[in-house]
Amino acid sequence: MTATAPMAERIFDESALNALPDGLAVLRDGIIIQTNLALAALMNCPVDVLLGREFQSLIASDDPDTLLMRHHLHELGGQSMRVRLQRAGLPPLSVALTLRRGMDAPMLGDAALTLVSVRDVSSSTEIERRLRDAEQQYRSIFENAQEGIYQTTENGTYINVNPALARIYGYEHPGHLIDELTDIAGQLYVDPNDRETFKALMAAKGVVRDFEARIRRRDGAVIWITENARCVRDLNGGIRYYEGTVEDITDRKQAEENIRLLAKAFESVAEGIVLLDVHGIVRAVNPAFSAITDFTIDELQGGPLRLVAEGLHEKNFFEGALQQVRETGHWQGEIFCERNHADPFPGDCTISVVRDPDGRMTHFVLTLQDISRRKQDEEYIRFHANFDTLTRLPNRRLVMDRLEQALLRCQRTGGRGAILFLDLDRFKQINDTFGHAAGDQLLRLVARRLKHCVRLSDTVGRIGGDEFVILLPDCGPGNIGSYIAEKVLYSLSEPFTLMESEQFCIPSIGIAYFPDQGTTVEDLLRHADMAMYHAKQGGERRYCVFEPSMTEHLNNQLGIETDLRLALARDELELHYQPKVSSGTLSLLGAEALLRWRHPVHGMISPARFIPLAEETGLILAIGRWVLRKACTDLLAWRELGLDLPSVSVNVSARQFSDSTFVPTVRQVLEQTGIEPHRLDLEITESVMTGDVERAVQILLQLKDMGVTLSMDDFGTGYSSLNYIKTFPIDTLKIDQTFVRDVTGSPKDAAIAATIITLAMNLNFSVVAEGVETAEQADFLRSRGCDVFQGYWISRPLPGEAFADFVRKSPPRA
Ligand SMILES: Nc1nc2c(ncn2[C@@H]2O[C@H](COP(=O)(O)O[C@H]3[C@@H](O)[C@H](n4cnc5c(=O)[nH]c(N)nc54)O[C@@H]3COP(=O)(O)O)[C@@H](O)[C@H]2O)c(=O)[nH]1
Repeated sequence: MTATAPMAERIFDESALNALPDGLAVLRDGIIIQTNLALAALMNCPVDVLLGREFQSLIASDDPDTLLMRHHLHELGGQSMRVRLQRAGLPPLSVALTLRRGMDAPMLGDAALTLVSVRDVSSSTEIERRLRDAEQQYRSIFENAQEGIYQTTENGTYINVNPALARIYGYEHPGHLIDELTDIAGQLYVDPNDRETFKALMAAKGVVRDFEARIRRRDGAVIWITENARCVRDLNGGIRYYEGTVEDITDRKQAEENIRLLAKAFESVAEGIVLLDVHGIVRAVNPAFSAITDFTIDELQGGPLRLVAEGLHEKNFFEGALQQVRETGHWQGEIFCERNHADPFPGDCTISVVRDPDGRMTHFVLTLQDISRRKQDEEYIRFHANFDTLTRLPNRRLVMDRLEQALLRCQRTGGRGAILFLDLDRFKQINDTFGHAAGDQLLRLVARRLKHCVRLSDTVGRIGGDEFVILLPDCGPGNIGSYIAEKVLYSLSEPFTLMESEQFCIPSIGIAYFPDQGTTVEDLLRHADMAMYHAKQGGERRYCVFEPSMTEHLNNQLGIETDLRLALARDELELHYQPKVSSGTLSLLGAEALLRWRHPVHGMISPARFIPLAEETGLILAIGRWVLRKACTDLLAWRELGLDLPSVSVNVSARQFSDSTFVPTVRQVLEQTGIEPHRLDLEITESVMTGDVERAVQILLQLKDMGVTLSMDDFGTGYSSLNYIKTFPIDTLKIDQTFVRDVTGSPKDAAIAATIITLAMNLNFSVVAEGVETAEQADFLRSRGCDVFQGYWISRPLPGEAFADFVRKSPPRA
């Protein structure tokens, strides 16, 4: 078959054309003028159909290159292109066209001709298309991957990176990363050694798996990454490049770190923690819980929780708590917890629910704190806020509170109560003499006795150093206050054993009833205090019920105290002297110096009134020194007047006696006045011996060593043990005037006076009877052997001038 059309030209030998494997067409001005069988076969038509047709018309109209071909065919000499041919009855066919224009192809010999060779490339184009598709898919993955992907050269320079890697490392665009990140070790790795490790792993195995490192992002932030990489080699085994993926694992690392810290906290926290499943079975226990409860972790784990101490809570207490957690998500409370082989302890416990991400309850977490110490502290604080630690009695605060409550109750019910204010006179002396331990012991013993005097519903409190209060919240209409006061006085009159010696304390009690004698706590206490003060003024071991007139009396007392402080400076004190005479001859043996206070407003004030005040305020020390000096200087002055007074007696109070300056003061006065020591007689009372007896004896011995004489005043009224008397270095016993007063009327007083005289004689003491007012008294005393009389029968105490006259007139001594 020829391949030429009727008007065809034969440019090439037909048989040669038909022998060609590829299709071929010769065009003149784009019209096919000669073709071959191969092209006809490709087009699925006879050769004749092709001749005379425009070559462009063979190209499929949806092929983008068709347009190009159509418009620029004449310009495409020497070029190859791929197009699809529109075939008859068959799908378009991909072919490669190669065009050679006549002007470029001398074998055509005509510039208007174009030679088009057509090769079927349909099979190779499919592969390429697939490759292209695959490449696009990979590129899409590369571009959109969340992991960073990279390729680097052998020396680590980035060749290709995806947007994710740029993002991870903090670059806006992959190109920026490639341009800017030139030194991976220096710029990327927080620890450059990581890079070295990475390289070493890669060199050793050609692959690196899950390599974690800290990376410094472009903005300086440090993140954690994990990297997987491998070496890609060519056919000869040479390194072509490296490729790898990078993942930002900062969040995971943080989570891991948090878990690690939580685990550490669980292990090391002081609070006990238990994880329970929803059935209450222990799934995890921390060491603190084990330490608190003394159960080992093995003993606790896997079973129901051993927490609540048996018998100290209601049955099913813990189940109830768990039920509340199920309903509300939380429970908190104090539990008496079980401790292994030990006493239960109070614990502060919380239980909370743990849920999974879907909100399902999966566990309970229980925390436990041992609050024994806190409870003790609270108890300690509560106790110290309300109780006196020494005596364990309610303190002022609690007493005030209870009094307040009692007052309110009485106001409501119309009832009646009483408050007793109690003060211990000898407490300070005992404290000073024996030390604080003895003082404390005395207070404890007093507290114990006081508690035995009242009912449990009453309150005994300590509100100050030696001040106690008894509150009788409901004492009815009678004189229960007085009854209790008497009980207390009786109870405290028994000696106390302190430091292996028997001591006495001297209480005074004031009573105020409420609501009649006060409707406020303050008024009641003040009134009871005033009554106590009044009792003290009346003598030892007394009680007084408050009376309104006491207010005025107290005001007076307060005024006197202020004035007494000024009395010495204002020269308002003076000494009167009362003679002591021989019972046989009535000759003058001495005189007792008795203090007087000539008050500018109140006139002469008795020492019985101001000496206790002076003792209480400590003024007695200065006053005592003045008396001592004045008595000695008066004796010297009389001697200069030719009046011979053998001896002068000076009263020494207990407070004075126990003061460390007393002995040196006596010595100084003797030295400074120059009187012979035996002319000074010191009158002490038995009360100085109820303190530290050994110390008292020491002081008396020091005084004796100086040469002064010592008299025991008011003998018989105190509590001194006869046992001590024999050890005391005294010279004289003075029979108290209370025994002398009725010595002729009362057989008992007579017996006592006689006994004292006999005792004195037997112990080789001289004996003075004081308060001798009558001749009958004198006769009786004389008949019993009393040596010396003192009293109004001889003379009242006389001021200096009058006493000098008395001395002048006295019968001479034998
Ligand atoms: N520490 C000091 N105490 C002193 C001092 N001066 C006195 N006193 C003590 O004061 C108390 C009261 O003394 P006073 O009011 O002076 O009474 C004394 C005499 O006046 C009184 N007396 C003497 N004779 C009689 C009498 O026949 N009848 C009677 N009813 N009273 C009389 O007795 C008091 C003397 O007591 P005494 O001292 O116990 O010998 C009194 O306790 C004084 O001790 C001082 O300077 N320091």
